[in-house]
Amino acid sequence: MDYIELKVSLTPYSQELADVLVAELADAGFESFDDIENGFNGYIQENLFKDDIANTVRQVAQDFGATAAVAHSKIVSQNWNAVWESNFEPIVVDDECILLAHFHNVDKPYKYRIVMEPKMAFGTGHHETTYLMASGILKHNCAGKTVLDMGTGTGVLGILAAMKGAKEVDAIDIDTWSYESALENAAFNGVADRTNVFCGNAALLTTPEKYDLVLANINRNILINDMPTYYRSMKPGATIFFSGILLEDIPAIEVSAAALRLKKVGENRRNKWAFLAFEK
Ligand SMILES: C[S@@+](CC[C@H](N)C(=O)[O-])C[C@H]1O[C@@H](n2cnc3c(N)ncnc32)[C@H](O)[C@@H]1O
Repeated sequence: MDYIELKVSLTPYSQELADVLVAELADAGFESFDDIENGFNGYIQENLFKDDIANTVRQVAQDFGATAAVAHSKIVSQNWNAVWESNFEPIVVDDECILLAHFHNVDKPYKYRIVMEPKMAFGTGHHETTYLMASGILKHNCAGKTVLDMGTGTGVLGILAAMKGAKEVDAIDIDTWSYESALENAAFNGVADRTNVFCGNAALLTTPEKYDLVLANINRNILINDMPTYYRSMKPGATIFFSGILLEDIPAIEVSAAALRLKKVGENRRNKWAFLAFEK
């Protein structure tokens, strides 16, 4: 799947305006954001991109007494490796787990060491949400559990759950590059025997009450839309972790979860990103 990168530069720059624009773009379906000098880059699936978003960005900036320079370009799948490699830094989660690429040299031993092969372009904007999800998994008892990793990306969260003793992990991603990446990474990290990787979306969740733990780090709109399907796939008493949520979108996720009678059992925050945990 191809993505559009929207580059937004603000004059004068203000964090408050950048935060408002990021929230606006997340509502419009943008999945991730990278900070750049005086602005940010946003990433959206090409089929969801609408040209007129640039006018919305300019108008919001004008309302703040600022000017926004907006440009967009297509990121073709073949270029993703190079972009990903140039951005990606190792992530150490709670001093217990390190997520790194094969080209990083880190000698320090960690309890969980996950080596990822770069296949995704827009990894850096996800570092906070990946971190929050990994931190939640580290605190959770995964032993003997059946786990769903929805929007698996590189496969990192499912791999960590498997390393922590999960009996079986179903890892699903809508994007074919992510699917291939998750397959490779599960094998490379020695958990392929417990991991089933699928390319698709929530429509693949046809078995009710299958999972003890659901991991869903995607974005607000998809999480809200697909939450009833995730819910059906959870066993009674199962746990669901959400991220990919901006702080201001916490109430919207909570309302959708409450409508399903999911009980909130955890929350964590990192910069502008949130992690929420619920039980069925
Ligand atoms: C924020 S990334 C998360 C990657 C990884 N789980 C992590 O935590 O680092 C979101 C992933 O969800 C995938 N995705 C987007 N829409 C989806 C959908 N409707 N169903 C399944 N996966 C989806 C994207 O392709 C992307 O790989």
